[in-house]
Amino acid sequence: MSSAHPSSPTATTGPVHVIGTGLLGASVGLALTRAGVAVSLADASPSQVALARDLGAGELGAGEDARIVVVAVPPDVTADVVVDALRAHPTAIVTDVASVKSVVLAELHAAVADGRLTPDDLTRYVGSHPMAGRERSGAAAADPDLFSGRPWVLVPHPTSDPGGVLAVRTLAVDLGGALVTLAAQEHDDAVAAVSHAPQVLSSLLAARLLDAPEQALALAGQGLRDVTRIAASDPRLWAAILVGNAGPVAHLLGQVRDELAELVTALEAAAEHGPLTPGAMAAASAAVSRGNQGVARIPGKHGGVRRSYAEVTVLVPDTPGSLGRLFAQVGELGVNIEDFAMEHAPQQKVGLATVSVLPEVAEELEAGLDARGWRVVRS
Ligand SMILES: NC(=O)c1ccc[n+]([C@@H]2O[C@H](COP(=O)([O-])OP(=O)(O)OC[C@H]3O[C@@H](n4cnc5c(N)ncnc54)[C@H](O)[C@@H]3O)[C@@H](O)[C@H]2O)c1
Ligand SMILES: O=C(O)C(=O)C[C@]1(C(=O)O)C=C[C@@H](O)C=C1
Repeated sequence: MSSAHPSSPTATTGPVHVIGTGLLGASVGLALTRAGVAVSLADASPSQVALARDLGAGELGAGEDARIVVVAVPPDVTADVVVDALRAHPTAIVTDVASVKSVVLAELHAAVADGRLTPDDLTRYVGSHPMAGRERSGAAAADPDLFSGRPWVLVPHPTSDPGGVLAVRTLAVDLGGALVTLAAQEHDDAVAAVSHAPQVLSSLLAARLLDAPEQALALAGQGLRDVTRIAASDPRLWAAILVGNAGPVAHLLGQVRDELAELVTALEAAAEHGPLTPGAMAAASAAVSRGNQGVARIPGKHGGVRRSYAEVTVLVPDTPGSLGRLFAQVGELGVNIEDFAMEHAPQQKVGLATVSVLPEVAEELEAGLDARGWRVVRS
């Protein structure tokens, strides 16, 4: 598993000032502090900034001597905070991590037009967006390894200062990000497909569970958990993201609506006239097959081509230390865990632990775990 090494060399020249010390800002602060870069922290919420400081993300302060300012506040207030930061730190490079980029850039151009910023000020702004996060908000969920091995999109605008672009590139690399450079609209179209529409669909699907009877919920397995993890995301943050990227998200959801309408029509016909009604199987199969083709296009670990791993599933007692023992013994058998998932059977004192490993070692691992007394589940 990859993680930034605490002692890997750091090229970022601090001090760095982080404004907004929730999940993203505190994670940036933790990673930079661990790498020895001086970090000052500010937030509209005194309790959030105190928590980030207590967790080790940096020191409280206004960042007067900052060379780089990282704005990590919700998208709807990002442009205003960037404007204030460009004015308050007249020699610093200012970047933001908001999930939407065109709307922020448009507001910054408006600030130049109405005199709040000079065109020179704007050259010190370089947009960015780490494609890393989680469904929880706030500093308590922060993680210095959040960005390790994840795409980090740089969104310079036509007048961004090259030195500033280099500084933000360096920061992103120091935090473990894999750099991608896109124009603002290219970025927004891309994240509509890979992040924003998926969030909406996960939320809408999870909302259907509101009316589901308890006995149905008790049957919930990994499939439901896989598609609803992000339904636990913060509604305030996501409402701002969705309206901030309204056009591309509406376009994609319109396409989903049309495909869904076709499938619903076919299934209604099957419900009325029987499963073998002409066209029903074809429509159902096309929906799933097109999904197969789409999911196969998602790049695998470290951004490379998706690789097929073999899965080894083991029954693990729900007791302290069991999982640790399993991991240790997989290591003793000389096998690297490429990925891991845990499924809990409802109301049972066991879980199903699935480790993904290189196909060539799977059989040997199963035999080794058998020999060590684990109950290997073979499908
Ligand atoms: N959550 C994710 O998975 C994720 C991933 C990548 C990028 N982002 C982007 O990062 C940004 C921050 O998201 P987050 O998940 O860290 O949210 P968060 O809610 O955890 O943190 C946001 C912080 O900003 C502070 N804040 C709000 N308005 C402020 C203001 N005007 N001045 C100073 N501080 C202010 C809040 O008090 C809060 O502590 C957002 O723009 C989001 O789009 C989020
Ligand atoms: O993994 C998650 O929980 C996320 O929601 C992360 C995620 C994403 O969709 O990939 C969410 C929003 C961000 O702007 C970037 C990353």
